[in-house]
Amino acid sequence: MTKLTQQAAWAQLEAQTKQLPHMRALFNADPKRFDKMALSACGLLLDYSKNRADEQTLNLLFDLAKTAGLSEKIRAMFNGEIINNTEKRAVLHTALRANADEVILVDGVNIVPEVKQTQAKMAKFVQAVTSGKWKGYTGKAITDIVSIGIGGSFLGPKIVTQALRPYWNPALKCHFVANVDATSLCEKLRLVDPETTLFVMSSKSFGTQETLTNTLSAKAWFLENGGAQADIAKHFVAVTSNVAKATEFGMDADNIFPMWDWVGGRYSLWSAIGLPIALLIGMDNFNELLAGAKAMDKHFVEAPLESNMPVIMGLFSLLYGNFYQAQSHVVLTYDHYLRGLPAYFQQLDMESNGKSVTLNGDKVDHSTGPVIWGGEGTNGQHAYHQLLHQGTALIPADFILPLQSHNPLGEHHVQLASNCIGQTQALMQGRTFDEALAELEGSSLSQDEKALIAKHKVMEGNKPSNTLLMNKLTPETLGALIALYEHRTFVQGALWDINSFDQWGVELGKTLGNDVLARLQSQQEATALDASSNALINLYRRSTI
Ligand SMILES: O=P(O)(O)OC[C@H]1O[C@H](O)[C@H](O)[C@@H](O)[C@@H]1O
Repeated sequence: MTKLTQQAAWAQLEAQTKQLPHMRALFNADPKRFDKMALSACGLLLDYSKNRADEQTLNLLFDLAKTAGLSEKIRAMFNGEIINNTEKRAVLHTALRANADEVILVDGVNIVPEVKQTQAKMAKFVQAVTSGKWKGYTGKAITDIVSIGIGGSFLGPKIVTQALRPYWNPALKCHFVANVDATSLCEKLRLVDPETTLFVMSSKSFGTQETLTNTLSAKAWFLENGGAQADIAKHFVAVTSNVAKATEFGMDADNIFPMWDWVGGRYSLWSAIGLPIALLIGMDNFNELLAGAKAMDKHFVEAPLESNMPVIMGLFSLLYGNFYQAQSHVVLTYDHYLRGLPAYFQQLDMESNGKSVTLNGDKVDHSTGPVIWGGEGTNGQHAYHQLLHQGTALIPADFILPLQSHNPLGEHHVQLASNCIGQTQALMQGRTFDEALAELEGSSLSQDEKALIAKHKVMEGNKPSNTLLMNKLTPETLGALIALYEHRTFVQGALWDINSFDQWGVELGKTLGNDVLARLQSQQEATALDASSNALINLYRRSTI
């Protein structure tokens, strides 16, 4: 297959992007631009008209996708082909959202029945805990969940639970512990009572240092505060693909919820890793979350590239990274419940597409995944939006806004919406020197002063953004939204021909961390490493600078 950068569409895009008019002009020239560049699917509306693109740009991007075999690559993922070539694994988080009658084969075995069995086990467990049938060691019902996990075994459940706060069972609270810093665990343990607390330990590998250490300390706390060894099974459950290791660790076999190596950590909230979500919002709502994601899967597989939401979003991100040297992408959620989503998309995208060799190991000759960051609107408008408007870097933005609030109160929501839409408008149109000068008309400043201030007020505009609307934030719309970003990440990785599903950089950090741990705990001075690492280790060993 021809390299991406050697495709005809690549060279044409390079030329075309240089002569594309300012977005203001594009809007002025075509009053129907929104109608042509907005799309609805799965309860979401994507307005992509405020992007640096005309019809020709879009056609070239779709050409690029076709020549890169995007549709075939999408099918390969859904069919369970071994697309994670370095770990020799299928990539089937989509199977977690499958209908019971679907057949998805891994090594010749249909995996859907296993998925459904685990969901049935989750449903039974959720019912037992939330009905009060599941009792702690003194006969009381569970009131608090402490979820212990890190990376993909943490952020998905945390962010989704936070986003779906209006759907919580009022009798339950959930606390998330990820960091190996004991402060994280200790602060949470101060809030809970061992008699009524259930620990959910989530680790796909059952080998992650932070999670094992936190679980051992939680277990010790439980035993020191009234619980006995025989009570452990009433208070500790595990989610893992390494059932043998969990059993060896002392987890009761009935309390282990399986997952599989064909689910990547950062794609795993749909599996039993989502148990804390299901406990808080109930299994029916958890199923709605899956249904929303399933609807987006169907759209991604079936819609033509030209009206395919994840494809369009992925292509725009590629456009800005590869043709406008954009190095970051900001996600701005205009909903307090969605305040954690930028961090979730950051993990999803940066761990997936932070790669620099193609599938066959060649160094890429173009940029790959950008830095993903963001926060909740309107807060950022009073801080970092300054750089979006007037900084030198081009930072494409996604604005996410539910049209109805879960907390309608006076004019709050209409003000929130006005800020969201106003920001997209300001980024797109900017402010010319003449407009800035006209705004200063009538002030007491001299002409020279006016001209100076006007120069500082100029905003180039032409800053791209997508706006995503939904009627209301529900489990279903959230499921569709998260699956949209999963597939958007896939589209970029597929076009760049990189493996979006391994994470060797993260693995190296783990290995070196273990080596340093041994040196920190050693009686001997560290001398074998570089001068900086030796010195830092020795200072830590002495416990003083
Ligand atoms: O679920 P675990 O096996 O404990 O792994 C937790 C996390 O560990 C690593 O850092 C991986 O890079 C993540 O993708 C993973 O989610």
